[in-house]
Amino acid sequence: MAILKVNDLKVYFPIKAGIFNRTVDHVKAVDGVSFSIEQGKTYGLVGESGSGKTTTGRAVIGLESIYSGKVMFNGKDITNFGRKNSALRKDVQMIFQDPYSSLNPRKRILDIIAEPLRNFENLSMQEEKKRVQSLLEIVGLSPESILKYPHEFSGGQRQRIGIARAIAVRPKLIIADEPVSALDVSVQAQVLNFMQDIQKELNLTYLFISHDLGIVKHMCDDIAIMYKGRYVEQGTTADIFNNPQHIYTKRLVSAIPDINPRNREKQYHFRQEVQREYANSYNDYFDSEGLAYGLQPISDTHLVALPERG
Ligand SMILES: Nc1ncnc2c1ncn2[C@@H]1O[C@H](COP(=O)(O)OP(=O)(O)OP(=O)(O)O)[C@@H](O)[C@H]1O
Repeated sequence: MAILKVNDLKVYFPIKAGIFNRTVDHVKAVDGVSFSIEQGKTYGLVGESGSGKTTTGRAVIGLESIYSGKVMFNGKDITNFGRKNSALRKDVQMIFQDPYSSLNPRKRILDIIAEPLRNFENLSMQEEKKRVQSLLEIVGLSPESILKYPHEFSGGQRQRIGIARAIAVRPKLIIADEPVSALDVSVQAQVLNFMQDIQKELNLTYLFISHDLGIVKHMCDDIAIMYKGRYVEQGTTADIFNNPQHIYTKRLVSAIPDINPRNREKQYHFRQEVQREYANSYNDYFDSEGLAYGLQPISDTHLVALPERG
């Protein structure tokens, strides 16, 4: 069953000007996005900076007001009711990008993780302490950490604390907005694998937001590629990577370096082919429908250097 259904979602931000601060135009941050996520699955939203990924996630959870469209969670219409709906506040949690700024530096770990518990469950101090300690154990930190402060932990550990806080009230859906992009590459894999482990254990559903197609490939069952508030393409992870249809997706996919040296030759040819198609069909793909409006070709710095042949 689909736990989350989003239908033709639009989120517009007003642009104001003049001495009367009148609305003169809108930024169409999200402009007609539809998707659904099955329980226990991971759905990836990928796109460049400014493509509307974060706004989509925030609108689902009720942190941005929706211009039009519909959001259904567990069969209930939650459009624009997000944060006022206490059941939803419990069932849908968010993990943020920056583990340095998303934890209050003046609070102890006990209070940080217990915060959602205090909103939704009536636990005694003893029960609360026990629950927080067991959450810390689940995320691989020692139970003694409850008395420490965020600055005493590394980035990866802080993100684990953020995850412990998110799972404290046993949510059904977690919106993970660039959960590892502020972390060292060596720590990223640890946190991602850990997110997959707890997903299985707790039957969690993820809406996973990232600009990194490589990470999304590792994490997601289905993927949507966003550009300027709209979908360019969506499909299963296998479809997107093995058979991308849109030239924009092809360019993104062809830019991911293949670590298997045996595939390098194939990738080299794929990239050449994509470059040719891109040059020949730019107008066909991008000159109509607003999607194309103002599109700049992806800069060449986005494409990694070709491996040496031979
Ligand atoms: N509160 C706001 N007021 C006005 N415009 C906004 C607001 N929030 C976002 N935008 C605009 O909406 C568009 C989409 O932003 P959004 O943050 O969703 O993109 P993103 O794909 O998540 O990018 P990033 O990865 O950089 O966060 C951008 O053009 C952004 O400038």
